[in-house]
Amino acid sequence: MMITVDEHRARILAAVAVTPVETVALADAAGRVLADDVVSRWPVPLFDNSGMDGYAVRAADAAEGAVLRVIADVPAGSSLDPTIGVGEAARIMTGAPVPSDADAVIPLEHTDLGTTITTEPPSRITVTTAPAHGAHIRRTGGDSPAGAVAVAAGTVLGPWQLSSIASAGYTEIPVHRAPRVAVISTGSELIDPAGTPRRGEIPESNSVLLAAAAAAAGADLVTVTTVADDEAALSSLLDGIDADAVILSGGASVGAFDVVKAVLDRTGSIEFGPVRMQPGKPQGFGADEAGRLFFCLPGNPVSVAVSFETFVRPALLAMAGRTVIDRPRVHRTAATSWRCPPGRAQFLPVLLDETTVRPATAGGSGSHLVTSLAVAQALAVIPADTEQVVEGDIVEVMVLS
Ligand SMILES: Nc1nc2c(c(=O)[nH]1)N[C@H]1C(S)=C(S)[C@@H](COP(=O)(O)OP(=O)(O)OC[C@H]3O[C@@H](n4cnc5c(N)ncnc54)[C@H](O)[C@@H]3O)O[C@H]1N2
Ligand code: MOO
Repeated sequence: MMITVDEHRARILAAVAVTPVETVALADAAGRVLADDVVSRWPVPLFDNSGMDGYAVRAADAAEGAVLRVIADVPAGSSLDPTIGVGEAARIMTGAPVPSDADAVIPLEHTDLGTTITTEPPSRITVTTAPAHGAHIRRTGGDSPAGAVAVAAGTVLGPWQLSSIASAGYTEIPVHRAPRVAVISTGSELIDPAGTPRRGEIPESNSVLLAAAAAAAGADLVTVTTVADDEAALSSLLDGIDADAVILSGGASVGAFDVVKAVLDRTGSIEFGPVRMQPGKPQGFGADEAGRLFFCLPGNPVSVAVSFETFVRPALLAMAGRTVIDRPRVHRTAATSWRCPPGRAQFLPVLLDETTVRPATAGGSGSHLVTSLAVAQALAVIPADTEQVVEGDIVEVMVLS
């Protein structure tokens, strides 16, 4: 029985378990999902510090025209806390701790000496613009207090979040482990792309696509390999794989040599059956007794690309602890008309501009049209009950980058 794309996807997502937590260095944490709240070890900023290169003063002494004696120099990193008496100032650099006696910073530009800077501070300055009370002092905890959640559990860590975590006082953090993924292309017709194909042979491209796509989705690739249409060879290869997910391509349909189906059908919960989509109709999915998830994708290259986007990528992201698992979708006006397969949702490689969408190649959504992948920017997603897209129709598009 044909099931819908949504039904197959729901079955997959129901089987996904989030990976265990491991502690990693910040340098290795980009793209991972934070497993616990990161609580700041201190207030941010840590101490009252200057927001400008200038002079720390008592605001009451620093009226326009006042002459102040410069009695200290406080560069960033200095632990000095010079006493500032009446009529006195300390030269201070951006980020340096503001002396306890000061209640304002005058930027260099607001003094008679301007931004001309010397190694030694000047002995005196004349104020040309009076500072407001508290001017240019970045207060202790003004960004967040000690003990505040700097980055919440569940956050996908990018460069900005990692910098916040470092500021909160950590070099290592708990994150969900990257899903360990094996990619296996099956087919006796497959040869190394650099080889010379004999009649019937073709260059193997699916493992290249799947490995790059899985890595881009944050997976850790444990195996990327090709195996002939040989049940014993595939079985022994699978026996040796320690992975959270195994992505196979080819041999999923009804052909005489469809070894993936022959080896895996009804192993654990793995089931094969057609899904109402084009390309990508023959699909197999399930878990074996060891808990490994098997994605058995049809061998045609465009079917592999579409199946990965529709089923595998969301599953890998969910495994890694992500909650946003889908590509963004936009709507565009069809710039031309095209036919759709009856009774199957169509996933068509397309080109986009600001307002319109058109098929990436003249060939439409044929699952063997591998060159359409090279130019496609997105996949148009046309519902199963649509027989034809007519120029001017509004079309839903899954954006790939
Ligand atoms: N009688 C039927 N025949 C087919 C049906 C069907 O329902 N009844 N479904 C068709 C559909 S739809 C698809 S899709 C394919 C899927 O077949 P398989 O998953 O068994 O895939 P293969 O036959 O192994 O390969 C299909 C095609 O793709 C090429 N291929 C395979 N692996 C690679 C690779 N790693 N790199 C590059 N190209 C690859 C392979 O040479 C074939 O041309 O079945 C239809 N048939
Ligand atoms: O479903 Mo197949 O992937 O159309 O060629």
